[in-house]
Amino acid sequence: MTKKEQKTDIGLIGLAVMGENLSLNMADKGWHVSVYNRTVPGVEEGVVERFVNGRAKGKSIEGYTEIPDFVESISAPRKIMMMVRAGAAVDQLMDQLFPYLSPGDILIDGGNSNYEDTNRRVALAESKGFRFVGAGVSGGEEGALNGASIMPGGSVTAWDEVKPILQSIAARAADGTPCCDWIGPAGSGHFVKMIHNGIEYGDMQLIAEAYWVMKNLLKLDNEEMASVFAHWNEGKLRSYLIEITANILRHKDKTGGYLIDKILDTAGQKGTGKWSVINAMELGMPLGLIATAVFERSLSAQKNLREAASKQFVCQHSQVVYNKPELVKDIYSALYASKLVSYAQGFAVLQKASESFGWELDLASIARMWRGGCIIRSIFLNDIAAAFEAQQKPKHLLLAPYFKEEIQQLLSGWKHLVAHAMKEELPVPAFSSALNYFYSLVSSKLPANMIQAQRDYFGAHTFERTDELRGQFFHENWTGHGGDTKSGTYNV
Ligand SMILES: NC(=O)C1=CN([C@@H]2O[C@H](COP(=O)(O)OP(=O)(O)OC[C@H]3O[C@@H](n4cnc5c(N)ncnc54)[C@H](OP(=O)(O)O)[C@@H]3O)[C@@H](O)[C@H]2O)C=CC1
Ligand SMILES: O=C(CO)[C@H](O)[C@H](O)COP(=O)(O)O
Repeated sequence: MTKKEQKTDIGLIGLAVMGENLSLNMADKGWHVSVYNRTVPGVEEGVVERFVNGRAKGKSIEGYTEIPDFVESISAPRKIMMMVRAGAAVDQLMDQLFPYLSPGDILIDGGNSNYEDTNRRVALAESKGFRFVGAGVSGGEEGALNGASIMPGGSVTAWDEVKPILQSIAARAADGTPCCDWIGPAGSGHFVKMIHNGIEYGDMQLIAEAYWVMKNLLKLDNEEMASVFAHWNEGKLRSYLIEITANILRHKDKTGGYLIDKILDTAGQKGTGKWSVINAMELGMPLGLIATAVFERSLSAQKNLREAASKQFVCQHSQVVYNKPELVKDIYSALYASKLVSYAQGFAVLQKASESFGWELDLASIARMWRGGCIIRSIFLNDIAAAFEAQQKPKHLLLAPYFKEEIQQLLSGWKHLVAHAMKEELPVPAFSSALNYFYSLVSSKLPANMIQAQRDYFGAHTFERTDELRGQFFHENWTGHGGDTKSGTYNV
């Protein structure tokens, strides 16, 4: 590849769907970009050449196939963004890049890396005199090209230098704010992106359940369902995922049939939903709706088992003729209320992570960053940002005055829909998980006294008493032949 006299503004590694489009986006915003992709003989050849002579032709993009030439082409302090498969590839690339970097150079990992890897990589890069930014990027192919939501965190001194480029390629919310701002230290940017993706899983499961109830109980056809989603997209549920659901339902393939009806019902997953749940568990935080969404994808993938089971237990749907507008209203209530629960759970995990790791996350700013560009973009993120910005910070998002009122309006339709779907033997796991969470949340008393009694009965794990001060732990000799020795009292 050609070496140019003038150094470029930024380097980008990894010319798959995200990397190609991000580099085109950068070039369109006036940045001079160097791009690199590995060459694997016989497997991955000519990627750079095809790109620079194809989509990048005539743009201020230079292609490189050797790391030393690529690094050399970028002006110092260098900014190098990696858009490669998360995991070992990032470590391998860092090892290849380190020998050619100069002190102060900045590596940006825009992939869906695990935040713990980013914690480690920030420390490693800084120990060598470099800087490292873990920047979650959301928006898929279109966002990468036209404006993504970008969540950068890591070496704080890098922010001033990467900010002009990252904010220029970010989407803008309706009020003109770029959907990219500094998140915090270490792996906080990737943690926030992980929870974004977890919420994405939840939204998708909820929309899928709404679709399933309309299809199976109301017997709406694809065009009718598309109209319902398109109508919802004009109101409080306005969001990218609702919008594309309407488009998907209307889409016909080249045979003239609806494609949605030909897609196998087994969902894939690349890990960020699962990590969200694992990390919520580590932090001791309930994230039931996202967990349900992850497990439903896993269950969907057990297609053979489900087919066998469906022959042994036949679910009974009644032949009731429904009042369609009424039930559609209930589905709306279940979808909107469950979505509120999901975001409340997700933001509570962010709050807890912020406190546990000392990140000082600005939850309102995160909500604002998600209003444009990303997959979960929606207008109700404005209401979430407003709730976190209020003078009186809510203890929990659902207790913020606006959301409390919304839930009060939605509750009747939501519980009716869940109860009805259960009676009709139709699975609505995320709607019901959200409803159960809500009822538990608003119960000042739960049956955990029984769990504590059982733990103490069989393992002397102790309990607190309602008639004593909090923080004192007691053990009962339940059987008369147990001892007084207690197990340690701690929570993991
Ligand atoms: N697709 C999407 O919608 C989104 C993806 N992301 C994240 O962005 C990143 C890029 O995603 P995407 O564009 O979808 O493509 P992939 O996740 O499929 O990543 C492919 C890229 O990684 C490169 N790569 C893989 N292994 C190595 C290695 N060992 N050394 C160097 N390069 C390697 C590939 O090079 P080669 O061509 O040689 O195989 C290719 O350029 C991922 O982390 C992904 O999770 C983030 C947001 C949205
Ligand atoms: O990061 C993204 C969007 O924000 C990706 O689209 C994400 O990888 C999709 O996740 P999965 O493949 O697990 O459904």
